[in-house]
Amino acid sequence: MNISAGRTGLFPIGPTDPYAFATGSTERAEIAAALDEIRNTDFQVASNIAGKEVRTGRTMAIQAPHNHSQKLGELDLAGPSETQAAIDASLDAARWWGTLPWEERVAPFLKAADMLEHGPWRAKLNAATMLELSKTTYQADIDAACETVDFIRANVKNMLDMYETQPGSQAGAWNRIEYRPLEGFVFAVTPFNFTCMNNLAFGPAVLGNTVVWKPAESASLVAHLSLQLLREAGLPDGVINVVYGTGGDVGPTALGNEHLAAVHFTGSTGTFQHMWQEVGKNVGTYRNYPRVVGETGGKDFILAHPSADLEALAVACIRGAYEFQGQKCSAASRLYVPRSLWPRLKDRLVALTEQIKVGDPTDPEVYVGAVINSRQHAKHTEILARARAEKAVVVGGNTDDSIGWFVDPTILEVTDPHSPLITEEIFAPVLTTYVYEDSDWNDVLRLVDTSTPYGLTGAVFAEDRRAVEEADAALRYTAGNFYINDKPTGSVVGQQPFGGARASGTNDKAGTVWNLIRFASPRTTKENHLRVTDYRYPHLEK
Ligand SMILES: NC(=O)c1ccc[n+]([C@@H]2O[C@H](COP(=O)([O-])OP(=O)(O)OC[C@H]3O[C@@H](n4cnc5c(N)ncnc54)[C@H](O)[C@@H]3O)[C@@H](O)[C@H]2O)c1
Ligand SMILES: N[C@@H](CCC=O)C(=O)O
Repeated sequence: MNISAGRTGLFPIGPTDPYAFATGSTERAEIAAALDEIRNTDFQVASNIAGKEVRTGRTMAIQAPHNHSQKLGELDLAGPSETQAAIDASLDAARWWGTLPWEERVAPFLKAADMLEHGPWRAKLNAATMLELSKTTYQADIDAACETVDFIRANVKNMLDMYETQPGSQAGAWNRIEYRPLEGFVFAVTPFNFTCMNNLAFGPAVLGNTVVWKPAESASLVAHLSLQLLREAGLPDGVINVVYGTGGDVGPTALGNEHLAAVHFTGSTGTFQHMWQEVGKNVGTYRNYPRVVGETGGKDFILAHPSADLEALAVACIRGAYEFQGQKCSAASRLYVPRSLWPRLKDRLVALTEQIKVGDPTDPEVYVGAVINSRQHAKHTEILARARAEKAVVVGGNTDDSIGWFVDPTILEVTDPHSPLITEEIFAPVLTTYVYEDSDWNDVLRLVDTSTPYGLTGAVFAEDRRAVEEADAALRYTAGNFYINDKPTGSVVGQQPFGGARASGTNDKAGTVWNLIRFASPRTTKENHLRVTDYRYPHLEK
């Protein structure tokens, strides 16, 4: 039983520092070599069920978004019968994985974290992330290496903290709580934009759950390598079973299975709502009520007060909106600026945007790579055509798909604060501005709060403390991650627990004990130490 397991104190739990990748550094040379290795490998990625590769022969190309003629390999697509096999493998492994002493379960995870932080795996997973997701070296290192490592170690620490949380006991009895894994399998569904979303499968498994993991098709190579790392570190077969396939091919079988214990999802709001509806329709057929945990979309804001530091504000807009092509759920995508600041801020944003190099992110000079696939690119192209027609473009506004799926870093300005350009998630390097009258500060607070359905991240820029306080109070539910004088992106595991409410998710905060507990089914045991021999209440006792 996992009770009051105590702490090991043996592993570091602070955030992992990203490398600087300075010219001439060892890490720069290692990443160059790893990029070559990945480019020269023809990856044949297939579902992994009970430790065995399973193929259907239905394939799609794995492409580099910034150079779509560059094939990294092929992805074999699973369907309903492979999904069923993955469920069966998970249920088989559940019989023994969750009963192992916790030390045995966490050992492969902690080993994988060390192998990733300190060994050749760091350059390898970073390079795959750069090529498959089109991230710059720095963005890839923060995501694939640092966050994956930090999530793994945080899960272990959080699990031990949870085990230590025990009920009180009075003399005569001993009460205890066992944090059982859920009964059944966890269905982990991950988006394309972060390699470290492997945490959605890893976290529940640390706790003793077994998992069917469905990664996004556009992030299949990084998922494949994440699992390979864990298997090399000793993860037994069957604990995490990966099925690559479309949502339509995999989702209904998993969501319709009576042993579904939890959905652990990150992705768009629409997909999550659909999955929740499916779970709702099937209620009554499940053995347990499935836990539904999901982090979803955002329309994240930067709100500038007239007292804002203009240069800090401009840099936050650029980094918040353009890093990784704006494809972070936390990306700054709506900006509210007072009229008194806008002319100077606009000039600065235009100047900075024009300096930005767009292209192949393996070139160290490049700041903005390509968006993930042709479908997203077509959507962005249509949105920007509309913006051009509405004369909303301040800078940028074009797209090009001749070599890669590129979208210009773009600043838009709208006069209607309810325009879809400033209320709907775009997921591209596009920041839409609304200029308010300085005297309308209170109105703009209400507007920021009410004009989108989301509640993920947001930032206020103000030097005036009263304004900070007013924004803090008025926007209490507008962001699950609220920033003061900082960009709304770049949360660090264990430092800024991440997640939002409203249409942005269930706000269970990835990397915390609050998330982990959703994948535990506590059992209370009372053990009586005294013999009770009389049924009567004390006032009737002779
Ligand atoms: N809040 C957060 O923490 C967070 C983090 C990262 C990304 N996101 C959000 O993710 C989105 C971008 O990712 P995406 O484009 O990969 O999202 P998406 O919703 O298109 O896909 C997410 C995953 O769901 C799968 N899926 C789709 N339909 C399904 C179905 N019927 N059954 C089962 N699985 C199904 C997809 O194949 C993919 O694996 C953005 O909206 C972004 O804001 C949120
Ligand atoms: N943790 C990341 C967001 C993940 C969503 O895509 C950030 O805070 O920028």
